[in-house]
Amino acid sequence: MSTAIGFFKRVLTAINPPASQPSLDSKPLKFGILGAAAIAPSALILPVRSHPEAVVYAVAARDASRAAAYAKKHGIPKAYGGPTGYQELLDDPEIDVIYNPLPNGLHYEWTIKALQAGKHVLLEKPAADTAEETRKMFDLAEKKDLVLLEAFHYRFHPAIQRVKAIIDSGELGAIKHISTALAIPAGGFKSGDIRFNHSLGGGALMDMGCYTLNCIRYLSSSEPISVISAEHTLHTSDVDRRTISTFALPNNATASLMCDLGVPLSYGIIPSMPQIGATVTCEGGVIEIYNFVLPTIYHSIKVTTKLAAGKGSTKRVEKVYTFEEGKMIGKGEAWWTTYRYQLEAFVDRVKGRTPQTWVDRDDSIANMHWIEEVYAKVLSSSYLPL
Ligand SMILES: NC(=O)C1=CN([C@@H]2O[C@H](COP(=O)(O)OP(=O)(O)OC[C@H]3O[C@@H](n4cnc5c(N)ncnc54)[C@H](OP(=O)(O)O)[C@@H]3O)[C@@H](O)[C@H]2O)C=CC1
Ligand SMILES: O=C1OC[C@@H](O)[C@H](O)[C@H]1O
Repeated sequence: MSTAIGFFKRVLTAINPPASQPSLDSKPLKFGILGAAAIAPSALILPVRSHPEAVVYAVAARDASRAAAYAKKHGIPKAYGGPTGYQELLDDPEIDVIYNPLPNGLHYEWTIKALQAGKHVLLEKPAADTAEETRKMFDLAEKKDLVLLEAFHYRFHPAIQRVKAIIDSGELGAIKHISTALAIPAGGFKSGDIRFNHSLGGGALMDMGCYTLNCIRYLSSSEPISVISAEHTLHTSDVDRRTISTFALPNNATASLMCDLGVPLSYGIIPSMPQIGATVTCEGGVIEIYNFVLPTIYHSIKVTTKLAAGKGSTKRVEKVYTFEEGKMIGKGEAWWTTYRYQLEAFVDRVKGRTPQTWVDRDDSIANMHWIEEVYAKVLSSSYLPL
């Protein structure tokens, strides 16, 4: 559905989804949220409304009145607050799943505590500060037979899956280069934002670069061989506002990423257009997706296929809001956001069903590994021998 009416219908339903009746056959999972986080309404609270097997049961915040106000605003029955609020949430026997949208630097500590308390965890991206921390979290989840998922929500949407299916079909031939970008104009985040705080795991590569890197690894179905180059534009001496990096991929292919938490305004007044795309150049053509991160609002998939020498090329544009539109199999509605698709998969997994897609432990560990490698490359490139 790609018309203007389709756009309004999709977006309005996405922000005001129809409420589902709780399932009578399967006990709904009770979610608890760690922190009165800005992202939780989009990533969990709204998606839960239309899922018959999920409810948001409790929230915890460091400040009791903040927890209570957040709970009231979002219709959450229980609020935990104060210095012991997070642990009280984890200890609540009613709760099945913890959603962890704390600042990146706290992901590891509180995911380990949640798993120790016997809860499944839906963990915000990036998984942790390091690959080693990520490995430890997944080891514990496996040991305790609990579900742990790094919330790379875009992977659950049919749009990016369609892009991968076209690449994998061989229609465009072998991949030569993948470029991914996520950049927003200056002013999107205030200077006190968690993203600009090194001790909380901030930085453009951690926040946005984790998607661009994940997208390269996903679309290429491979791990990079090496980081060829990496460069930061710093926000402060220990936080990258922007990172660009290039990679060697198997089969002589290459990749590049760019992420930026605040592209400066041109002439001090003109904001840049957000960059939220991926382009895959193959031997026989090019596939470009615009807006792989929030495709429900709008996205386009442009496929250009080279014809025989001297005969030009053919072009087509696809919009894939449902698996059906993408000639794939899976549940969903055009208005389902990436987060709603993700919730479907998460609940399926906890309930012992096979999810349509999954982001597994090796994927999360490898993504953190390459984030670390990019940071290391910047450090080693800045070394100037005397
Ligand atoms: N999937 C997605 O699309 C998105 C994911 N994210 C991810 O979600 C996470 C949270 O992002 P966002 O919601 O924007 O973050 P917020 O700035 O809203 O912070 C989240 C919570 O962190 C808690 N917190 C705990 N300790 C600290 C501290 N020392 N300083 C500041 N906050 C603290 C606060 O909890 P309290 O209420 O207890 O004070 C706050 O509510 C990040 O990991 C981010 O990468 C973010 C945006 C989009
Ligand atoms: O989806 C997103 O877009 C904006 C980012 O800063 C955020 O953390 C990310 O998850």
